Amino acid sequence: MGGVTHRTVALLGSTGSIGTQALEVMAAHPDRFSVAALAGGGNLALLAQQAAATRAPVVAAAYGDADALRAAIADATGDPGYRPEVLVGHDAATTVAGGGADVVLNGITGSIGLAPTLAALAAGSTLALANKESLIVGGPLVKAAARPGQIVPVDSEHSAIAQCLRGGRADEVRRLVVTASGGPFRGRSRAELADVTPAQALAHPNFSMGRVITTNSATLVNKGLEVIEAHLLFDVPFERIDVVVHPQQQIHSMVEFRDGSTIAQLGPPRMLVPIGLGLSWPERLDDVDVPCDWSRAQSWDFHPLDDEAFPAVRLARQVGEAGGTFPAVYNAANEVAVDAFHEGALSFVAIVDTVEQVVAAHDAGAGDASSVEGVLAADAWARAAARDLVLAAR
Ligand SMILES: NC(=O)C1=CN([C@@H]2O[C@H](COP(=O)(O)OP(=O)(O)OC[C@H]3O[C@@H](n4cnc5c(N)ncnc54)[C@H](OP(=O)(O)O)[C@@H]3O)[C@@H](O)[C@H]2O)C=CC1
Ligand SMILES: CC(=O)[C@@H](O)[C@H](O)COP(=O)(O)O
Ligand SMILES: [Mn+2]
Repeated sequence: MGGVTHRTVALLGSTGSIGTQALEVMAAHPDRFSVAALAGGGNLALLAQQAAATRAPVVAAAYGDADALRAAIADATGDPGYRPEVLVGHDAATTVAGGGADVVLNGITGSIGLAPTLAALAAGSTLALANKESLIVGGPLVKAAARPGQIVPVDSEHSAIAQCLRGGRADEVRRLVVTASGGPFRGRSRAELADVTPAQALAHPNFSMGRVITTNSATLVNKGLEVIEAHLLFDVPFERIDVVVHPQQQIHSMVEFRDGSTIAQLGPPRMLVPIGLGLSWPERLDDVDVPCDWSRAQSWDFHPLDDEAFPAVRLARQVGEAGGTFPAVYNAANEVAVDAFHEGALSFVAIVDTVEQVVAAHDAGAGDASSVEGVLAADAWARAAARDLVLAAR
């Protein structure tokens, strides 16, 4: 047994892929965790069930009606003695994030996660960060708001790198090697991507995740975001962060050291361990997942990235190097383009083409990355620019 003390957890995005798996991990370790608050989006039925199961003292939703949520919770629990505080509205997750839980797990999708990330850091909570977008768009602002060690990465690649670096020294690191599945369209040329459908893009080879990240895995935008995330979390320059395609995703990422040694972190392609570590860091919980089965013959493959068919990582490196509001623009344009692709208004390859055009149109001098308002203004500008391109493509 590890020496993890009991922690209260505020779970943002509790009804999503990360959120529901976090509740599984917590339910398996009831002596280690209790739910301080749940925050969801619009799935009030699932949120009410989660509230009833965890007896969360605070339950928040971004959309819907507070009375409807209270009624759903009453239905789900059947116990009139359980009457949680209910919050509904755009800022509800941010209020929850700032509530002072020991750990805030941010499992919201998109740059709307920025305000909750900053609220959790300001409240002094440990931030278990799945919502990579908030770090990428907030960049130096988010880093400046965090004390050393306050952000614990939940993204599997970054959890892997953090595990490889445990007890190590930053000056021993030569390179980070971020692994990528390559997505469902791995091996296709750009021409062969022309007609792919949203349903095909959502068929991730290994992980069951939310719609945006799954689409981003197919375009490789997810890997682009993860290169910027790695740069920000581990202070390694972009030219020393590599991406390698590893379709089996058993190696979650690696760190190469200056003496030529490489440490890799391995495990089945599931999120339970990164989530468990996010909640319990620096301790490990017992039996969070099953390890790799070495009694079974298996082959693991590695391929270079095809930047011609999948230019998203190359573009992410450019916006990461440019800094300022460029990463926020890249992310916001992508969020709009992904929605448009699922609405049938953009082709698959036009997602990254749109991002590239919006980035190219962004005026470096116009963006102010030193304030939340400046970042949000760049985000809003990029969304409007991307929407104009989507309309022009119809
Ligand atoms: N899923 C995974 O395995 C991984 C995910 N990540 C990252 O984790 C984050 C979450 O991903 P994932 O769980 O897949 O996404 P999902 O789409 O499955 O879940 C998103 C969650 O956010 C909630 N939500 C939406 N809007 C708001 C809002 N305004 N306030 C509060 N909650 C809101 C949704 O609620 P509702 O459904 O009720 O509307 C849902 O609970 C993303 O940043 C992703 O990149 C990183 C690595 C792996
Ligand atoms: C599980 C996780 O961390 C996802 O971000 C995953 O990495 C997606 O894999 P690819 O983006 O490599 O397809
Ligand atoms: Mn990842």
